Amino acid sequence: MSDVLLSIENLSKGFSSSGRRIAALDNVSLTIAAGETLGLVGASGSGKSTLSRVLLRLLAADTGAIGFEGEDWLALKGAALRRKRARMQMVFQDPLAAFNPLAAVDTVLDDPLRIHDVVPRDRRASEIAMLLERVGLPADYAFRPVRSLSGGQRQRVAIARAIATRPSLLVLDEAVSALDVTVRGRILELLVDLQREMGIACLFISHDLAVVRAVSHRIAVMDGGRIVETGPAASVVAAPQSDAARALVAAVPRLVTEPS
Ligand SMILES: Nc1ncnc2c1ncn2[C@@H]1O[C@H](COP(=O)(O)OP(=O)(O)OP(=O)(O)O)[C@@H](O)[C@H]1O
Repeated sequence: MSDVLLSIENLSKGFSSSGRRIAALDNVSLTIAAGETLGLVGASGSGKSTLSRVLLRLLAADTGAIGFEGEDWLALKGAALRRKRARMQMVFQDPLAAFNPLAAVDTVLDDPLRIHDVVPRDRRASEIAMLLERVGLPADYAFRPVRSLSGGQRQRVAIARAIATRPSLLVLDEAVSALDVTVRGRILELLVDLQREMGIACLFISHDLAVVRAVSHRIAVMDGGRIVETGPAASVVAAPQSDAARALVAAVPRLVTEPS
C-alpha cells in the first residue's frame, strides 16, 4: 500500500465569525495510499468537516494543494472535474439529505451510472442488481422508495451509489453516526469488506475513535484545525501521543479498547 493516491499539502482555510478569525484548517498535510483506510478523528469543531468539504471541492481552500491520482485536484475545472469526480465519491451522515427520498432505489443508483456512463444503457438494470447484492440488499429493493427503508438500508443504498462509479477513494463523513449500534457494526463490516475486495481507499471521518479504530489502517487526529498525530490505528489507540488523542481514547468505553 505504498502508492500515494491522495496527498494533501499545507491546506489552510479560515472563517470570519463575529469579528474573529477562525483557522478551521491550519496547514493540514496528509496522504492516503491506494487501498488504504485513513481514519480522521477529532472533537467537535476540530476541522474534520471543513477538510472533507475542501477535499470534495464543496468549499475552496485559502492555500495548499491536493494531488489525487497524480493530478492537481484543486486545479481541475468543468468537464475534467466532472469526469474525475467519479473517482472520488462520498457518503454522508444523512442519506435522505443526499438524494430525493421519494425516488425509488433504482433511480438513485441509475443516476451515477448514467451521468458517468459507467455501463451501456441496456446493462444498467443488471448493474443495479449487482450493486444491491454487493451492499447486502435484495434485488427487489430496487423498486422501493428510499423513504420506506430503514436507516441502515438507506446507508447501504448510499454506499452502493458511491461505489457505482468505481471510485478509487470514498470520503465517509460521520457515515455511521446516526445509526444504532448493531446496524452501525454491520455497516462497518460492509465497508471493511468493500475496501478489501474492491481495493477502494477510504477517508473515514468520525468524532468516535472506537468507530474509526474498527475500520482504519492508520488514524490521523485533528485538533484546532491541525493534524496533531498520525500513526497506525492500533498504536494511536494503545499509546496516544497528543493531548487530543488521549482525550479521545479516554472517551471510548473500556470494553471497546481492551483486546479480547
Ligand atoms: N461556514 C462557517 N463559518 C464560520 N465558521 C465556520 C464555518 N464552518 C466551520 N466553521 C468553524 O470552523 C471550525 C471547524 O469546524 P468543522 O465543522 O470543520 O469541525 P468538525 O470537526 O467537523 O466539527 P463537528 O464534528 O462538530 O462537525 C469550527 O470552529 C467551526 O465553528
